Amino acid sequence: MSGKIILLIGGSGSGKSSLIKRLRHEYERVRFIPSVTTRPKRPTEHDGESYHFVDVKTFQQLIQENGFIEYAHVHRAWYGTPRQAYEEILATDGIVIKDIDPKGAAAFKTLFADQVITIFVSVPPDLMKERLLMRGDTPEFEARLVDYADAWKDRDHYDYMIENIDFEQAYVDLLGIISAYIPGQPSES
Ligand SMILES: Nc1ncnc2c1ncn2[C@@H]1O[C@H](COP(=O)(O)OP(=O)(O)OP(=O)(O)O)[C@@H](O)[C@H]1O
Ligand SMILES: Nc1nc2c(ncn2[C@@H]2O[C@H](COP(=O)(O)O)[C@@H](O)[C@H]2O)c(=O)[nH]1
Repeated sequence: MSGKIILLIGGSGSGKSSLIKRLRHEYERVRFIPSVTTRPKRPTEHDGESYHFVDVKTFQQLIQENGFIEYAHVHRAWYGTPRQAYEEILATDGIVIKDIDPKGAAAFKTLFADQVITIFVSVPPDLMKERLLMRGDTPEFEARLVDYADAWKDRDHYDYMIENIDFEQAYVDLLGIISAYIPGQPSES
């Protein structure tokens, strides 16, 4: 296998999904495979775009069928990386980006070693709070702040770190790290 996996780790609201969205828009060769989750869908989300939304029974069945590369309980729900779609990309020289919790990132490193590049996205806690409230994450808000405090302690475990205060700067920093792995030019759209 020769593909690359870029993993973004960091607090809820640090901007991982927004960075991924911008990158996918500009570089069509960068693939994103939606994870499977038992979390309730947000009003702005559509099934199959950011995630495949399933109930706990379906998630358990996928575990039984060895359908995940890794899975973890994060905040208050289950999240899993679909095995088949990833293995197809990695068998070629494809590049895939995803956001993931620290346990998931560790599992990827164990399984795929040098194919994996880990990037910690940091955010000052006051901005994180502001962004989560704006997104409407009120019920699970505290759990997400505690999880970020834990993730922050292990920030040195990752290959790179970027700070997302100014979004444009964070995006430029992300590109600076990964552009060497992206084949071809940005898409024209
Ligand atoms: N630099 C920024 N300045 C202002 N708002 C931002 C910035 N980056 C992201 N946001 C906003 O913050 C909110 C959370 O961002 P996003 O969903 O990308 O975070 P995330 O790290 O993927 O969170 P989660 O891990 O919970 O999925 C979104 O509404 C997004 O538009
Ligand atoms: N271990 C995994 N963690 C994942 C996966 N997909 C997303 N995540 C992480 O879960 C939280 C919550 O995300 P949200 O979209 O519900 O706010 C975040 O830290 C993600 O990075 C996965 O497949 N495996």
